Amino acid sequence: MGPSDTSLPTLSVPKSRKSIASIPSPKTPNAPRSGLRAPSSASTVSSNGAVPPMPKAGQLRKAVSINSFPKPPKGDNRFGSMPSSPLAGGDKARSTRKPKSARDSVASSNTPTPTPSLLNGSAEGKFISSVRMSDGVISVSSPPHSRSSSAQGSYSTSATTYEDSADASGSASEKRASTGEIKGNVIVSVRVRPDATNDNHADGEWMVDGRRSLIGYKGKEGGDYYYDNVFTTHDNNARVYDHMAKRLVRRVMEGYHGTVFAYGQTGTGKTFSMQGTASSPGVIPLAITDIFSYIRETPSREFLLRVSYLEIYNEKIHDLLSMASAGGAAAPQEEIKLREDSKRGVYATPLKEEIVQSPTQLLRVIARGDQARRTASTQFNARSSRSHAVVQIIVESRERMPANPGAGAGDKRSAIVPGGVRVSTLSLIDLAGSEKAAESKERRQEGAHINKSLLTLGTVIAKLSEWKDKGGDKDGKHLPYRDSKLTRLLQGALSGNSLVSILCTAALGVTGTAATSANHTIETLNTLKFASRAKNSIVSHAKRAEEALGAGGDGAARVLLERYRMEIQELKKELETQATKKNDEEIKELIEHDRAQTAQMAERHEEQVLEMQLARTALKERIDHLNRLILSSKSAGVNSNGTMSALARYSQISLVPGSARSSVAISIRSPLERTASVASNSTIGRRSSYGAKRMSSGEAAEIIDAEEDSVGENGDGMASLTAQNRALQADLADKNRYISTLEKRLLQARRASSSRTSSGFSEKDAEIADLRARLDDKDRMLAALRSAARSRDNADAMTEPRSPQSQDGMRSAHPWSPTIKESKRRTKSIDEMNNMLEEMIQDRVDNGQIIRGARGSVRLAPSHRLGSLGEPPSELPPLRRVPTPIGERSAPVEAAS
Ligand SMILES: Nc1ncnc2c1ncn2[C@@H]1O[C@H](COP(=O)(O)OP(=O)(O)OP(=O)(O)O)[C@@H](O)[C@H]1O
Repeated sequence: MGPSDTSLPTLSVPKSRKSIASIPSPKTPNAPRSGLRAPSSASTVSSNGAVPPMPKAGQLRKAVSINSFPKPPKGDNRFGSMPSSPLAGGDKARSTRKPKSARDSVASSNTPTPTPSLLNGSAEGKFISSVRMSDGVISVSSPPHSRSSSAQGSYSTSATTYEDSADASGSASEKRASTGEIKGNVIVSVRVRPDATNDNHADGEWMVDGRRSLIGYKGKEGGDYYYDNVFTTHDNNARVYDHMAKRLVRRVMEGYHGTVFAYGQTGTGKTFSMQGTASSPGVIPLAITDIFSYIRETPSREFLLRVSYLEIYNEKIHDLLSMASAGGAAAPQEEIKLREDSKRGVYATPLKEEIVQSPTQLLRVIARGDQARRTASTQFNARSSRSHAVVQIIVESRERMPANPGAGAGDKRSAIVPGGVRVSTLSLIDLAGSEKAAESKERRQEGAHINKSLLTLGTVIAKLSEWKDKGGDKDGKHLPYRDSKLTRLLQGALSGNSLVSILCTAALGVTGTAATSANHTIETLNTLKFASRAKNSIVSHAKRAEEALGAGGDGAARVLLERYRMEIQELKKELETQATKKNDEEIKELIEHDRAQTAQMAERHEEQVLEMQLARTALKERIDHLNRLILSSKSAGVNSNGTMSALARYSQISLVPGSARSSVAISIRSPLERTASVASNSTIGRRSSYGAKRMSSGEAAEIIDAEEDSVGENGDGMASLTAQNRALQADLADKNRYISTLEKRLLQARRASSSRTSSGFSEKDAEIADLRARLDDKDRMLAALRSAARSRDNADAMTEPRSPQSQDGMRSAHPWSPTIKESKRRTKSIDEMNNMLEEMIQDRVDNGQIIRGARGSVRLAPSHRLGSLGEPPSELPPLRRVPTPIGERSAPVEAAS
């Protein structure tokens, strides 16, 4: 059966609550006027007559900047005690300014005895007659407390004085709180919003006493209603939050579940109180500020915050964080259902939860959800919420791990493994407003669902009150929680598992007809009755959330903080494993490298050993063989023919193996000495090649011949010729192998040395060419000198006295004339020669190749000496003066021998 869409549900009133029951609800909309005046067009006025401006509809959902929020108070000692409230920290009597608790006040107002009530007109001091709601003047109003002033020390309000548990150490409530359970009633507050218009107020029918937390109605079925807090039209959002939610938020941070919800007729200021505006932030943004302040002020714990945001619209749950924001296409959503579990209680699933790290981030998430929330214009509200909206902030917290587990060995805590995680939930609920008349079908349908769920909520609270009188209904079997999604979701809170603060909003003046006004009054009275019943019915026995320990259990698995811790541990382990693995790999690589090197070395070593063995075997065999030969040589006396004895030769050869052996020994040195070893090898190469050369150059054959001869001579039958031959062949093969090895080495050594000497050759070539040139010069000079000497000798011979024979002969043949002529010719040719030589010598002197001595001698300049090529005598003898005919003599000529 569909919900009724025609009438606003009237809350059932428990019989036992006389005074509440005695407040008559108007049966019909046409009931006699309760005295409420139709709201006038004038604005609501403040105590000084000023009318607080009504925010326009559009103002409501302005983006709220966290910077515009007031800073949370530092000291929390401003709160007084509030007995009987689960949110009260102290056990002291309430402020003297607050005469009674709400409960008492309701009770007292319910007593049939002359209870000061408007109903019976005996309002002895309870009702302040001077209050005139009609003109908006509220004579009893708490002075508006600014948040900043409230931040300074303690202050008391008209409703309650709180005292923070932290500062009331040792108090009874603190002791109780330490047990982890807080018992008491919920906090119920009523907020009266300023009238939009002021032309239809029932003159003097309503009395609002914020100081005494009292609302009185003097109309028909009127009465006095006391609550924990009554906020007048002058109280701002900050004050409302401070008094009805601040402590609860703190408790949530300490590990208790907490629920704050706003209940009231449409357009009475629920959303305004919960969300607020940019200039006057409401409960939600202020709670967020306090949550983060608490985290900042609690360095001993670490926190993780998750947030979800859902709405119940037409009895269906929608995830506001998964929905597309205004304008975007809505993604198809999985149906969200309510489930119950022993640890979590009733919860919606699947629901998106976002982890938030800053107030701004949290506000942004909520603002996104707000955008998706369904609102519509109604008769009483331009932007009416058409759904119940539930913001859930899940707080996970855990004792912070000591930074250095090793430090403070004496401190037990430092040795403790991280403590369990506490999970608590703060539910901030903005209910849709009850609504009687709706114009469109859609609005009517929405209204019907809203009204039905609110009716169920009223019924549950009424029944709670009944069962409380009967001794309780622990299982809640008799309570119709399941009749609506709202009550099902609120089951935990309503059954006392969480701390609850209810804000009921009301508007005392309304525009419209008398009927509308009457209806409005009825609704207002219903709201007040609901608040009274809630105050009396819901008894909280909220326990601090258990700490989920370790990895086991469903609770622990749900706890993100624990999951993250485990994940971090796992990742750390993985990191360590990877690091170890890497180290292992590096070590393996090194080992492999070493192994490869060792293998290489071993291979080389093996080669060398093999080589050495080969050489040794060959040499050994050879020595044996030679020994045999030596013996036979000795016996045969082969030295008699005067040639080099075989022994001598072999001993000469035997030097070679000896040197080879030693060199092989050198070649197996460690790789560190490789350079030296290479040098040694080259030496070996030279030596070996020398040996090999010597052996291969025919001497070996000679030796073999000698051997054969020796063997032949050794006719004593020591070895047969064939055996000798075989031995020699084997020996030859050995030698060949040995020679080839030595040749290889020689080749290597040559290659190495050729690269070293190639550069030196070019220099030497140039030097040789130079020397050759000089030598040529010298030769030419020598030739010239020789020919000059010859000419001189001839000349000398001619000047010597002739033999008588020759003189005679000359004289007889020719007298002086022909001889003189020839002499002259010769002298001339000598002079020419001398001149030529002189020129040549002068030329050399000029070039600096020759130095002329003091006595006319010449010698080569030191830089032009030929050195090893065979220099001419350093000093040439001075040229002898050649006798020339008088008058033809020229300069003396040097001559060299
Ligand atoms: N205490 C207040 N001071 C000033 N303006 C207020 C106050 N309370 C409500 N208003 C204004 O009244 C109008 C309606 O308020 P609001 O939307 O909060 O009502 P509501 O109870 O949430 O209505 P609904 O149930 O239809 O969503 C808004 O324009 C809001 O700004």
